[in-house]
Amino acid sequence: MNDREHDIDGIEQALALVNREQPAVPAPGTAPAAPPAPARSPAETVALPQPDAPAGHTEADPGPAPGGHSTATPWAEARAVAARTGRAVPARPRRVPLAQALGQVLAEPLTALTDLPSFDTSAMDGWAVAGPGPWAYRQGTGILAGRAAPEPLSDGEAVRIATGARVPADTTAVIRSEHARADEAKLRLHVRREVTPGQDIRPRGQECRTGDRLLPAGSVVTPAVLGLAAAAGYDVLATIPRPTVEVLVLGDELLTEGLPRDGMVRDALGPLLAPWLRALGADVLDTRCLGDDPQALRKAVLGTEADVVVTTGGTAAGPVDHVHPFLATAGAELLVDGVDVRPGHPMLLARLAPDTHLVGLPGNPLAAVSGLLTLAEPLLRGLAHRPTPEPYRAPVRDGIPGHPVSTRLVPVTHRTDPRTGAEHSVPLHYNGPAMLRGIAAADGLAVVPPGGARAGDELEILDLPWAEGCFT
Ligand SMILES: Nc1nc2c(c(=O)[nH]1)N[C@H]1C(S)=C(S)[C@@H](COP(=O)(O)OP(=O)(O)OC[C@H]3O[C@@H](n4cnc5c(N)ncnc54)[C@H](O)[C@@H]3O)O[C@H]1N2
Ligand code: MOO
Repeated sequence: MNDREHDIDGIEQALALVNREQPAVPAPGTAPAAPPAPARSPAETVALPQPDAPAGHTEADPGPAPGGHSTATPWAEARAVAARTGRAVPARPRRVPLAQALGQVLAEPLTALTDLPSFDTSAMDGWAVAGPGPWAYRQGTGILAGRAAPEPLSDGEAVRIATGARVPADTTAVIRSEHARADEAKLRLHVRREVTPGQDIRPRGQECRTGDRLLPAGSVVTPAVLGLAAAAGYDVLATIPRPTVEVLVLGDELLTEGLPRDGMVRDALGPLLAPWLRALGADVLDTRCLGDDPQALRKAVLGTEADVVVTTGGTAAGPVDHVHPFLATAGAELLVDGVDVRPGHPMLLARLAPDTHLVGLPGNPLAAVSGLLTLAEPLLRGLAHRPTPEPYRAPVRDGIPGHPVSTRLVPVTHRTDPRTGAEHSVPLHYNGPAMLRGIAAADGLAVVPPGGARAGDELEILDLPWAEGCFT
């Protein structure tokens, strides 16, 4: 098998129908020690057992609520609460030089400070002419870009002109150099084709007039917006700064390098969260691993300078799950305490101070991703006062089993139906709460309603931010 075939097979392994019967969940401790063998054929892949249910309870059995609380917030409501919470924090707009505005959000509409173009401009290198030809011209370089107003043209006159130069008053057209023939001896200009009045002139104000609204408040400053702002006369922009985030990774069992050993596992969330949060529009101040030390957690959260603290792990009710007890003693207001979503149901959102919030992500890695998209993304969007994007929906190729009462988030990849050419989403295998293999091959997460979806159903898709964002 060559490398390319091997790659395709690797992706196909992650791709699988998830509408097959769910496998029996092995009792704790009886799960096969060896991972599924690599490089199987797609047909074999479909038949693979699906190691995608959290140990201890199945998708059909929601299990006990973490921390003993029973009132989980419905998924859509949790997202709305997070967005509202962010928007309720007053924005702190400031004026920054263009070079510092990238990735921030416009606090005011971008209004043209000038006409664009601000003068009638030649769109081509060639000749500015007045009236019908042939035309008389004078020797010389003619009119160059960046020069002050040239002399008006008289009828029957032509002058050489460069792209971007001001067109003289009374010019009727610009003729591209390759469409004209200059008789050097007689200083006469002849045209090789018909001349249309106004051709190759960009009239003043063609793109906008002074005062025109170019972009609404809330637009993200992209490289293209920086260019437009500069063209429209801006040196500084009023922007809402990117919210700041500090990531606190909890768990004594986590290793930051090397192979898992002695019951310890590699920290998968430290490396994942900072770039993901940046792609969601945050500035990540720091990522720290705190172990399972309640004092360290307390000190770090109460001492944070970030707008948002994101914790991972410790959200459930285990002996070293310190997040709930800490929030209770810190007098934090729990805005969302558990969400009706699989994976990720123990996620939480708390207000620590009027302008400081904490998002508690569950420790299981895909559950943490679920919390990131359910709570952190709308909270950061609200804090940055970015508009809510239109939900994006796509048909799913395969049926997806649902949870009886909770929403499921299932990694999917976008594919083109080879028969019809239509786009559809294909649910990925390895979508269990502790797994990242599916999401690493995914283009998005399908929002599967309670009860599940049938093949062809249109589901909301949460896009992964790398398609639209930068990682810096
Ligand atoms: N009695 C109950 N136990 C659990 C419930 C429940 O409802 N009742 N919910 C389960 C679910 S669902 C989840 S999700 C987890 C959430 O637990 P925590 O947020 O407290 O997370 P931990 O216990 O610290 O870790 C869970 C799991 O994830 C691994 N982990 C943690 N951090 C990382 C990391 N940075 N990188 C990689 N893996 C990580 C950790 O080793 C555990 O295996 O609770 C269930 N329990
Ligand atoms: O199912 Mo938990 O919610 O593993 O995330």
